[in-house]
Amino acid sequence: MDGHDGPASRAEGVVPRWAAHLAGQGNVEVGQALPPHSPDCAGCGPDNPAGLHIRAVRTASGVEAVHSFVAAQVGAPGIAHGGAVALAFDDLFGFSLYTVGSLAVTRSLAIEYHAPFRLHRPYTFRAHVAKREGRRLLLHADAWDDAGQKVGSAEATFVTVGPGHFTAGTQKNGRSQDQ
Ligand SMILES: CCCCCCCCCC(=O)SCCNC(=O)CCNC(=O)[C@H](O)C(C)(C)COP(=O)(O)OP(=O)(O)OC[C@H]1O[C@@H](n2cnc3c(N)ncnc32)[C@H](O)[C@@H]1OP(=O)(O)O
Repeated sequence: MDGHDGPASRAEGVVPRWAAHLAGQGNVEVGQALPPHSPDCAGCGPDNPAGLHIRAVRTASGVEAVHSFVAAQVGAPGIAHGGAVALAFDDLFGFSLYTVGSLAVTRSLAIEYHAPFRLHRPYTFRAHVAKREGRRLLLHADAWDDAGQKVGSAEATFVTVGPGHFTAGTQKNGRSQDQ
């Protein structure tokens, strides 16, 4: 790292690009792939060798991703770690921000594990913003296996922030004008 590649520096590059993507969310058509939150995002970043590499598309009501967990995400033998599943849900919620055009971050996340997520099986995750209350976005997601059984559900509260939230030391929580 040479001092120009630290977290704050990388955030300065990534956040405006992401904010622009969000602002143009009306241009993202149903079925179109959505850009990752950052190249190194643990959920969807293509450059993160330890990441899940989730690829999400926009749907009529929210976002969707088909994802298979691999050995790097194992917990009990043959079963994805619950934290890895939570990461997948949280990342899908991050993609849901496209449908409302707001920068926001996870404040709370609750997962229901109805059945094990087995490695190397495709799971379909769908997420949407259920409600907006001021700065609070209330989100819901479900995941199904390839036999159509629902194996997981999640609820989250996201809170909107300004771009400064992602740049360390700029301002407390980076509140934006619309908050
Ligand atoms: C460019 C990249 C974009 C990335 C997109 C997302 C990527 C994937 C998702 C993530 O991984 S995000 C990373 C994990 N999350 C964090 O690091 C967030 C850490 N928490 C914070 O930074 C602050 O707590 C936060 C900015 C979320 C809120 O702090 P604030 O001081 O700005 O707000 P405050 O605590 O006053 O709460 C704001 C509102 O939310 C409400 N609230 C807070 N927690 C709540 C809760 N748990 N349930 C319901 N409402 C809640 C709170 O009552 C209040 O309502 P009102 O505006 O009506 O007064």
